[in-house]
Amino acid sequence: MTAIITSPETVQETGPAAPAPGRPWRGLLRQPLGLLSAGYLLLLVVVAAAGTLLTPRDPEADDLAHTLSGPSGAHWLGTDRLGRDVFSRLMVGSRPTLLGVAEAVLVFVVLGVALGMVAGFAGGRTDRLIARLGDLVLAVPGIIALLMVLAVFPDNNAAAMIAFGLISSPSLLRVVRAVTMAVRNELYVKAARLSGLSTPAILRRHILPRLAGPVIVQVSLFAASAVLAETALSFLGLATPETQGPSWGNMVGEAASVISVDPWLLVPTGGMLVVTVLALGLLGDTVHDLTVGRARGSAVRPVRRPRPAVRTAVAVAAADVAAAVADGAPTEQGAAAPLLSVRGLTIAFPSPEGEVTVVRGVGFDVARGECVGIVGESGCGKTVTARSLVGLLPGGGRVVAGSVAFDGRDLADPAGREVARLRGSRIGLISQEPMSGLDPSFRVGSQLAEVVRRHHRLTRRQSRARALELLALVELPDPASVARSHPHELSGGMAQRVSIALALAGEPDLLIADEPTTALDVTVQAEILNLLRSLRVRTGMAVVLVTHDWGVLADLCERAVVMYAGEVVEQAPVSDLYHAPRHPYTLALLAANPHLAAVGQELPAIPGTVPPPSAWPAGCHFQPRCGYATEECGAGAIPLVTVAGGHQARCIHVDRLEAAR
Ligand SMILES: Nc1ncnc2c1ncn2[C@@H]1O[C@H](COP(=O)(O)OP(=O)(O)OP(=O)(O)O)[C@@H](O)[C@H]1O
Repeated sequence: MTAIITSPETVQETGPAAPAPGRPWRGLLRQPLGLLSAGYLLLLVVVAAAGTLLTPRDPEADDLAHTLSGPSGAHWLGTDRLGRDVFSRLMVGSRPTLLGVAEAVLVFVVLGVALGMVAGFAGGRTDRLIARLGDLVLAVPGIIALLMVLAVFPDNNAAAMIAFGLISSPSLLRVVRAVTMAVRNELYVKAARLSGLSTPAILRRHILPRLAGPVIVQVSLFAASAVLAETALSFLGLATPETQGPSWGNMVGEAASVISVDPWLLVPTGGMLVVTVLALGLLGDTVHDLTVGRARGSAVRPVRRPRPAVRTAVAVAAADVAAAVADGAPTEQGAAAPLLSVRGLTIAFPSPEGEVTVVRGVGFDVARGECVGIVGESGCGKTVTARSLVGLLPGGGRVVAGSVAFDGRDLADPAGREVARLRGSRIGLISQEPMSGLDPSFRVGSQLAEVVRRHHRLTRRQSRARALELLALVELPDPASVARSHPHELSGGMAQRVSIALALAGEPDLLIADEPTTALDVTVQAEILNLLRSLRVRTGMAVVLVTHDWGVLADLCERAVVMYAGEVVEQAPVSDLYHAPRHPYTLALLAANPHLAAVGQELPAIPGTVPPPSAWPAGCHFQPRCGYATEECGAGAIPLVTVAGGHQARCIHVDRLEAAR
């Protein structure tokens, strides 16, 4: 019976270390200095945009009777050497200054973010080329570059500030590149690729949001330096000369020229600059604190689980269906030709000593609707075999020989185009770490809807509805509430259900499940196994299940492939393996299986360990650990032979094993 166990209590949940989502701007409310800075900068923008609309006096009106008058009721910040109102001029002067800063920031952000993302995501030669170009630009002395630009475009503030943005952009590029590289290697990004999301969609959905914090920090720091650069150029009379109207730079220049007569004039003009630069710096600090705080705060966080579950009709139906599978009832398409046919699969990884073969000559079939388990000790090649089926070999691994035919298509073609087309749609993958496949920045519903939209040309509304259906299909008790949750708000079992829903979004014919219950506690394991079993029957999909747990194997699979040190050593219907193993390794694994041991019985561990691929013995790979081994076992390669209908073993002592039973 499928029992959905949830409780209304609040639990301590360990979430991903990545920045958790939420509304960072809410945090700003708790940071008075940051709030004040943001308010000041906003006010400045409004004042700059309003021009003379808000000024108390005409900023260009001379009053030669009141020059350099100092603060008064009529002129709050005093007057300049022509008797013009300093306060009004500062207000109007903010426009060219902020405009120049905006131009510089725009160029800085567009170049820095775009090139940084391309470099970080593409890697390799593209990355090296962009990084070198960035280094080259940074090596150019900024002031010389600006003087050259102003020599070509005299008095042109815009040209100078655009050039300033350009020569400063490599510093942002470096930050963006580093963040992109880190996020690119997150498992949820790999999972997004697996689920069929295109590169632009991954960049937009998963990378860009993670860049927001670092980019805002960099922009606020850069904007502060752009304010100073704009002011310095105007002060030197190289950009925004006084003839073009007041700017903070030319006002500072004017105040400096009369410093001996009226030192006060430098106070409001210089003060404005100091306050603005300070506000930008404080805002950057606040954003930094908020983003870092969110990353820390997400690690352990009390969350409330959704409301208590009710036993659904689906759960009951699942139990009925599970019983049908356990009885060996054929699935709808069970008698058809194999859906997946693997032959002579050989996989190698690069190493300093050359390529090392880690999986050799693996072959098995999976019928439509069938569940085939791959079992064996750690390091035998189960995961590598499973991942090669979806073209996701890690660390430069490649299929060096053999074929993988899926519904008549060759998935082992070196370009990997076919497998990329089918991945996420006709072939789904779920992994041991459910949390790692989910982007911490987005709500579950939106991640799911995005993948749905990718596979079925649906509108946003339709894909959201389908996402809820999928969450219901994986028997989450309150799909709407789960859809609204962020991944860190889910328990491990719920997260695994969500990742199964993601894998099901493309309605796959084949699901590759790589130890899907390893990271879960025992009761949740049972729930997920029940779910997988009922889903198989409801959807008719086949499953390749990687496991080292014989209990899981017996629970879910009809057939099993036993792997040892990169080779298939035995494959048979699960019940045959249990009752009549034909390879000493299978026998030893079963004997060491705690599920089959009597209480108090000492488990007979297999002596020794699985040899690494570089130290595979000649002949039978298991012979150094085998109680049946003879000299002949090391003489040459041992073939996999059929020992009974549908039962194959790679052992020359099959008869001795049979006699010993
Ligand atoms: N990225 C890699 N680079 C080099 N060798 C690798 C890499 N990944 C796996 N291997 C090697 O391939 C062999 C098979 O590893 P694999 O992860 O498939 O074993 P497994 O049976 O799935 O073990 P586990 O149950 O621990 O996941 C191992 O010897 C391992 O060292």
